[in-house]
Amino acid sequence: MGRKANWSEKPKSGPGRKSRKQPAPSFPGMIGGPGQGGGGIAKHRKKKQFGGPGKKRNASFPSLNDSRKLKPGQPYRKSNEPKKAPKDKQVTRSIKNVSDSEDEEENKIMDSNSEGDEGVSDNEPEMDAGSGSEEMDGSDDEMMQDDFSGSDGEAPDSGNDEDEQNEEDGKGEDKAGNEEDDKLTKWHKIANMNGNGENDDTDKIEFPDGQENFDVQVVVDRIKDVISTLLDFKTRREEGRSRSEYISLLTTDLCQYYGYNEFLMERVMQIFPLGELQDALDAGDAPRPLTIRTNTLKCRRRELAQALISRGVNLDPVGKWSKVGLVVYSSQVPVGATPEYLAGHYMIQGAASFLPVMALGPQENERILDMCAAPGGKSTHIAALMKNTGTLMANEFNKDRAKALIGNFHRMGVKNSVICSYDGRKLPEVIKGFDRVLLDAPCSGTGVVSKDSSTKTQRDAKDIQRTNTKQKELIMAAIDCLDATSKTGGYLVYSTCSILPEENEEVVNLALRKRNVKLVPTGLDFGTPGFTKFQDKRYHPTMNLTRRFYPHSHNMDGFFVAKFKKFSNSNPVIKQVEEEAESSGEQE
Ligand SMILES: C[S@@+](CC[C@H](N)C(=O)[O-])C[C@H]1O[C@@H](n2cnc3c(N)ncnc32)[C@H](O)[C@@H]1O
Repeated sequence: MGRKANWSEKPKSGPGRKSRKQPAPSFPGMIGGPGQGGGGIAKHRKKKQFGGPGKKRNASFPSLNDSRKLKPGQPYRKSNEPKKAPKDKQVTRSIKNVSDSEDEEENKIMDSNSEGDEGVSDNEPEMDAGSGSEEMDGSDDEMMQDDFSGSDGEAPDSGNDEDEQNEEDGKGEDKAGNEEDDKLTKWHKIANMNGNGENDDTDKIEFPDGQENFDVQVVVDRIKDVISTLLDFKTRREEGRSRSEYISLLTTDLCQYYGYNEFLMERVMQIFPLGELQDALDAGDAPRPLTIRTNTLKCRRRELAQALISRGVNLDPVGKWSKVGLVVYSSQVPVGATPEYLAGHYMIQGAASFLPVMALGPQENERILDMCAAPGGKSTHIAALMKNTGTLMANEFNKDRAKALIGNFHRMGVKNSVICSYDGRKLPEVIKGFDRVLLDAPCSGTGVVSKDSSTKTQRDAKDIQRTNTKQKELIMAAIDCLDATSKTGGYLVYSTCSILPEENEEVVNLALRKRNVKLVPTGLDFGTPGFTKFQDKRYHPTMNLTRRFYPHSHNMDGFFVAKFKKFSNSNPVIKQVEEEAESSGEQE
């Protein structure tokens, strides 16, 4: 350590911004690097993070830096002692940690119901693949207001005046929610105690009248005060002020401070409980740890770690949950341009991208379809788990991005594949009968705002609706490509790097209603259950088998993974249409 990495050498640029083969590496501690939006406010956030030096009142908020030193998958909330920045001498430990036995096991692919393995790939959300976004008029696409009941996996209700009434009645929130809120309220109260154990925070919240100049510190303090008030509304509210007034003030302040548009901030506020909100927003902005996946078609993780360590890369195994991942803490060489990289010994990809392939559990000699494959992080991982046997069909609609796919397949030594460029929605008309299908769908990228901060301002309701429609069309096609009678599979994994229920649970829910599929466990050891309830929507109770991943909880990109088993090749929608046609024919 001590010497700085040389980042002047840029990785080769691909055919376009979105089809870059690999993003410029960014290290866990590299604050303010590319992709870090927010300008002056962002700088202020880094300097005066709520947990940073300054006012005593702010000292209770966890510092972002804590999470950056954790390995992906490791929840920082559970650790009071964040991992120390690795020193050079820890490198010896790193090599020991990358044990032979792990390497021996790494190609053992678990069976689909007990899966577990590595993963891969670049996580660019890529909403539209230059598809022209043609809207299909298929009946499958209608927006469903599903009416399943379910109790767990519920997203927090947004506070409103109705909630206020419920609070007073002692109703309206589940027990777990109350316990969590109690804990948080206590936490906030403790944070506001002065040295004598007295409550220090008696400031009245100034509601802005629109005339004052913008002052970051004022906004920071007010965010904290409003959250504290909302968490203990009965005692802290100003008389005559409603909960919705506070929420609206908080929304405006958070938008200003974190650089989101109102639409997306409101969504984020609906997804995370109030006491978790700032952690979620802070962690969402911070770059995630740089992780790489060993390409087991070409080398073992231990050998790779050894080779990189000898080049001055300070690394560790990514965690017990993966046999092929390495987390890079620092490097004296550009990780995207080492001889090992160029020889295809590893892929640079976010840890969250390992998960969908782990859930898919590819087997040797199967027929597997990756419906939206470029730039190929997950596809090359699938090929590695198949040990280059069977057939992998890697499809990518955007021809420019397909070039990056071809490049990565060559570099990584993938030989069992066919690369094609269809609109995934039309694939069932071309080819079917796959044992497994991965649909890593184009999405809003709301789980990866640290990589592209423009997401925070550019997504709106229309945009999400359009993406949602396309995702629903793609998932129906993905299921139609699967063979329910496959001896080894019949599985579909649907994933996105979005945290929005519209792109996740809602899409999965429609598939459950319109096709002969059921949800099965993903086999992933961590992650929080998908929502069975969100706002006024109710999703299928088995939605709790899906998994959500968040930067602040799991130290990886925001991600969603669902795994389906197809149990019949008959298509209920087509069958229904045929039956209706038949019965109307009989009547005539
Ligand atoms: C999230 S990215 C996939 C990332 C990839 N799985 C990986 O791990 O490297 C989604 C991809 O879907 C592609 N895409 C968008 N619409 C498509 C469609 N109708 N058919 C097939 N691919 C599409 C986009 O061009 C983009 O490359």
